[in-house]
Amino acid sequence: MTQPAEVSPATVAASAQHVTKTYGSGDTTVHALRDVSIDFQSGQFTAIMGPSGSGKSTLMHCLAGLDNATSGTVTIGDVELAGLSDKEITRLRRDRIGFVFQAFNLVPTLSAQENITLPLDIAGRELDQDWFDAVVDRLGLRDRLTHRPGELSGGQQQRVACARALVGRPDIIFGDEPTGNLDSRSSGEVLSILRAAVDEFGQTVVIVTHDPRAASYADRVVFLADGRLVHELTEPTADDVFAVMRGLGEES
Ligand SMILES: Nc1ncnc2c1ncn2[C@@H]1O[C@H](COP(=O)(O)OP(=O)(O)OP(=O)(O)O)[C@@H](O)[C@H]1O
Repeated sequence: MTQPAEVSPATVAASAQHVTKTYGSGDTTVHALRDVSIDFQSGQFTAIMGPSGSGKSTLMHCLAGLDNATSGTVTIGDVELAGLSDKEITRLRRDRIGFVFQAFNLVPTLSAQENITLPLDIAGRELDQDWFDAVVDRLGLRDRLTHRPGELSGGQQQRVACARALVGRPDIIFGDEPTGNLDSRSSGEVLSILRAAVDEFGQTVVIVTHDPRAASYADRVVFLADGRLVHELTEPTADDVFAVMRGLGEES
């Protein structure tokens, strides 16, 4: 018998529920995250903002399985991280998560092409050549593939890092200040690429940033203060973001 058609709810790519993270103990305890609950929908671009020390990196690291929450639940897709062994977490990070860091983290002795395919090579996964070509052409890297990172500009290196994150078609791409080391033109290029990854490739992107202009590329901006989620904007302008940040006591 056929089931009645259901409107499927938007898929959640990553979720934190009642997550706390404390460092140290006794007098030196730091409450980096205090009961944070948030879902990241598939196919959305989210920016996490907040004053220095508000818990942004801690939240991203807990979501990406780079750090363990003290309590609460973190899921990537339908997988709860707490139940996984170190080996399973490593595999999940490798297969389902893409990373773009502030310090591009490319291997200096490998060409751009080798850097892009490295995670697939390590995982023993086959390269989808059509997808590789689509990503490389969209990111304007075709004529740079044989170059080593040292022969590329900062913006080009970060585009290689974006291609590396995209080529495995992860469930979610995390960016930790991905434009932190770039001038405004290169920042704009990288943010346009992350935007296109969502709009054209259906990816899910979550970045931590201090820059209201970078955050304005996102569909949604969430604000942390003192380890708590305190505010949220959808489709904001840089001015909207700036106003909230000023209210939280951070001059950008
Ligand atoms: N390994 C650690 N040991 C002890 N305290 C830590 C550790 N990592 C982070 N913290 C503390 O947890 C709090 C949140 O840090 P976190 O790095 O997440 O903030 P952030 O919002 O990303 O800051 P920033 O914008 O300056 O990078 C801070 O008070 C920080 O000092």
